Amino acid sequence: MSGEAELLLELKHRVGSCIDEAESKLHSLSQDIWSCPELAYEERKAHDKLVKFFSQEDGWRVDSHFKLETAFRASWVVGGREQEDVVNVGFLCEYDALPTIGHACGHNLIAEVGAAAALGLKAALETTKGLPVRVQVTVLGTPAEEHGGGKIDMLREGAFEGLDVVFMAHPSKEDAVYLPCVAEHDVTIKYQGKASHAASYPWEGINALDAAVLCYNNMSVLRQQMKPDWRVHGIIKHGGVKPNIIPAYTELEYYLRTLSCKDLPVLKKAERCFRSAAMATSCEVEVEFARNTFDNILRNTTLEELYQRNGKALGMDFTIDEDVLKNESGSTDFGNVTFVIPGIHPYFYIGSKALNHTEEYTVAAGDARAQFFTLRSAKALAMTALDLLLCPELLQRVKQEFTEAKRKENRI
Ligand SMILES: NCCCC[C@H](NC(=O)CCN)C(=O)O
Repeated sequence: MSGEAELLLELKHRVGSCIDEAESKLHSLSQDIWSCPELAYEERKAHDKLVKFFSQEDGWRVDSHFKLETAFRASWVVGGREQEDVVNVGFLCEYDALPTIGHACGHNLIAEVGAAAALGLKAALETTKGLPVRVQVTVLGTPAEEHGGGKIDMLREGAFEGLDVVFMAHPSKEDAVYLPCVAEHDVTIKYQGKASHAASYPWEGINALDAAVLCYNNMSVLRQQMKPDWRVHGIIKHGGVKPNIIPAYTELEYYLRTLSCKDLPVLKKAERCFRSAAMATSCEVEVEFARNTFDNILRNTTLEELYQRNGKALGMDFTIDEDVLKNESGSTDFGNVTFVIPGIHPYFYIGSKALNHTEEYTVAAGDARAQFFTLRSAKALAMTALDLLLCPELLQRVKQEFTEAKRKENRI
């Protein structure tokens, strides 16, 4: 084995042992976040926990409330000479929860993975003499993945500037280096009608619930004309207050998803469904498109292969089930990040076959059994970062692939 290969192996061991040593404080971090679920943009306690966590670690510069109230940044620099360009490696922490069912997507574990990987990488790098490059390890706390898209806000604010590569990992029911993450746009539809006694003077009323029901049915009819990989799904958030009051106000929320943003003109068709329901019922309608559009994930197979190799060495069992690998796994604001900086968003098993966004998954995300798998994923991410830092040609390859993929998507 060459000297370089030996050093890399030794540093990977150091990543593993540092993360194992920090096991108990990392577990407390994700438990604290899990036991106090907070919604998008309101993750104040999680923000404070993570800021305190990094402030108590040696050497990190911590910026609380970084660009968004509940976002943060922690960074640490090592090696090379002051004036040299820095290779800046980012790990992302998510920590928002879902309404009523808490951490049913396991974002408490995403926060733990980001923190653990950053600690592991730092521990390995600080023992290394003569690093070929100056390195910055950056942790970004990115709020509001489940609603709104905090990473998109942060990209707009320049929070990702200077990063060369970004890593995060998402809990799931299996290990997978990539699952199709699609583009998404959200819409809120509000119908205004007129209340009246539903039995005494129904002719005086304008029924906003009828508009909502027609809207829902129009969208179901539209589904027949959609491509098989498109997804539209909605809920009625307000449907009236009492059967004997003709509903004066109703509200729906729809998520519209397509493989990439190119197909999002489905929005125009959907808008006709929303507006025609208002016309048929004489209601007023307001159609509010969300501020942010979630992009699909731009893949980087160089990063994926490195992560997979490290994951396998740690005992991960990556799924080969084609149904799983081809099936959509929803959307993420990390997609937008991958069009600006090369990155990966692998999925990791947490010791349960429960499905994300269910109460069973909330239980699994808070279970101590998830810890081994969560820390294993963090190790694989930090080891992948080490591969790039010790072999600058690999980082070059990652960047080249990124540029080519963007060109193919006409995004340059
Ligand atoms: N509509 C706001 C975004 C919802 C994002 C959510 N994300 C996940 O489930 C993470 C796994 N990709 C979703 O896809 O519904």
